[in-house]
Amino acid sequence: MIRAHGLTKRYGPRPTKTAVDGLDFEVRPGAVTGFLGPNGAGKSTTMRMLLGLDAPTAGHATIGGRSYATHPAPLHEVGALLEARSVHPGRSAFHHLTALALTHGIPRSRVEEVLELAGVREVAARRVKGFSLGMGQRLGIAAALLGDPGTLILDEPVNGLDPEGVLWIRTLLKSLAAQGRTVLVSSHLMSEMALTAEHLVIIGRGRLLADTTVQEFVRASGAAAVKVVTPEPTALADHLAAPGVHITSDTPGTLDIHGTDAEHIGRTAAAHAIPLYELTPHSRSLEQAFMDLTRDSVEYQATTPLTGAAA
Ligand SMILES: Nc1ncnc2c1ncn2[C@@H]1O[C@H](COP(=O)(O)OP(=O)(O)OP(=O)(O)O)[C@@H](O)[C@H]1O
Repeated sequence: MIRAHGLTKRYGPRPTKTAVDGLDFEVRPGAVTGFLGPNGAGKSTTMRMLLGLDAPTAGHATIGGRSYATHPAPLHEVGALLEARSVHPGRSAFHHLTALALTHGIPRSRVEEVLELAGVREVAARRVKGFSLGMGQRLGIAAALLGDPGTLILDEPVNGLDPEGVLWIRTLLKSLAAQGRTVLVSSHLMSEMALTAEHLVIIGRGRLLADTTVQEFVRASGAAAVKVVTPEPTALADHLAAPGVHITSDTPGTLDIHGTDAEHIGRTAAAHAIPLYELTPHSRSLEQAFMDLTRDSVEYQATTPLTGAAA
């Protein structure tokens, strides 16, 4: 369990910049918790304070009931991946992990295990300076897993990963949480977190904006609209009519259905032998809901349109 109590960080002499502003939240074991917010929201600063790398101006944070610094064997308790890489560029991945393992009393066999787990076994002998961003991320995750920790704190682990890497990390994080670990993972991508996390902590300008389940966020955002293309739109709409179900149509033969899910629509259509040419849940509005929630706290906004630059 991770706990933040009134966690606050101000930078600079004067004027001071409040990066994190009185944050209170808990991260429970057994589920992936997504830590979301726009650029500059304070995610990295918060994670650094959880890990004792930045001293809070006010408030405090605990992991497993005590501050990170007071854990006798932190690598066995907490695995972390932060944005800044702290790997000696001349070392190979294998040497980096072995050095880390030896200084923490971790057997060499565990190095082999995490190299395999993170998909970097093939490149283990290569110097880290030749690594792509994605390979660097995988190595960072391998290092985080080295001590088989009960808590993982990962800052933007998806950064630089290709689609296969993104799928790999999604599966890995879910399985680590399913083993009963506490997993906190930051991202600025709502769509990715919706697929990976069960719980969300959303911040903007250092303040807590939402602390909720993904299911509740999806429900509240009205993201459950489903697009249906059918030659019998009227009949389908009649069969689906129920309190809370709202159906609109912009194009003949196409329905946008709110208030029920694709499974129910598919079953209803099948039960009445209504052909469906398309059945697509919309997820765009989820990103939109996140943007709506964080709009007032976006720090870096484009001031000029990005289109038409080639004219
Ligand atoms: N060492 C520092 N000195 C001064 N200001 C800082 C420092 N570190 C961070 N900040 C400021 O604190 C705010 C929060 O930054 P932080 O990196 O924690 O946000 P973030 O949510 O992780 O952003 P991103 O998604 O862009 O990584 C930003 O305005 C940033 O400019």
